[in-house]
Amino acid sequence: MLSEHAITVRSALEAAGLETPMVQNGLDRDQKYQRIEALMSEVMDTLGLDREDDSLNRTPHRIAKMYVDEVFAGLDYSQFPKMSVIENKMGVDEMVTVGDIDLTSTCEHHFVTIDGSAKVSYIPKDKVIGLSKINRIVRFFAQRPQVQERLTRQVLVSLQALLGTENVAVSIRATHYCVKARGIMDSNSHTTTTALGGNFRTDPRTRAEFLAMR
Ligand SMILES: Nc1nc2c(ncn2[C@@H]2O[C@H](COP(=O)(O)OP(=O)(O)OP(=O)(O)O)[C@@H](O)[C@H]2O)c(=O)[nH]1
Ligand SMILES: [Zn+2]
Repeated sequence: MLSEHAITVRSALEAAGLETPMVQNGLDRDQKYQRIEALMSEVMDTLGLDREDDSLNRTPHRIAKMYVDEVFAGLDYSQFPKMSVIENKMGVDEMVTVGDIDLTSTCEHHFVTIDGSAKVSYIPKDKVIGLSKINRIVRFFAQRPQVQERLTRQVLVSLQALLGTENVAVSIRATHYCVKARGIMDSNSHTTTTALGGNFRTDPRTRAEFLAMR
């Protein structure tokens, strides 16, 4: 059973063409565990690793657990965090910003880490959201195979749908380990992506205030 908020978010992403590309394979959690464990055993055998070794023998199981329950848990909307969205009785009409949100995700091209932080602002209309829920939404979408641009927009559109306003802005700055630890091996570069809605897009002062904020 999905929560009402999970359904709202999923519908908004589908309508915006921003849902992570997925197919329904009908596998339940235990079946995913078993299959990934078996396939990772094959990967290790293929690499010539000794799975009898006491340090290696539970690695296929650990990876299955890590994919299903941890780093890719956000593929499952039943894991969407419980939201507290309340009426804006206080009449807040100024920008609310949560900065320095820890973000660890996984690059969908190489399945290695994306390590960074996010900043999210919104200007309340009829609703305000519990602050920690913003962090939790970032975490939920980070727990998928991602490209940073999609992750940024998924957070934007989810909050717009939950808060009933276009006035949301998201910025993510991250280091991609597929750039740092392999390939070009650049350990200094980082990537910033921004997704702006409503006034953040149309009003240069609102945009500048958001971008300048830590
Ligand atoms: N736009 C975007 N690209 C990403 C992201 N994460 C990784 N990439 C890039 O995806 C690209 C995949 O390119 P390919 O040429 O197919 O893969 P590759 O041969 O492993 O590329 P190199 O990393 O250049 O060795 C690389 O340029 C990655 O840097 C992301 O979040 N957004
Ligand atoms: Zn990559």
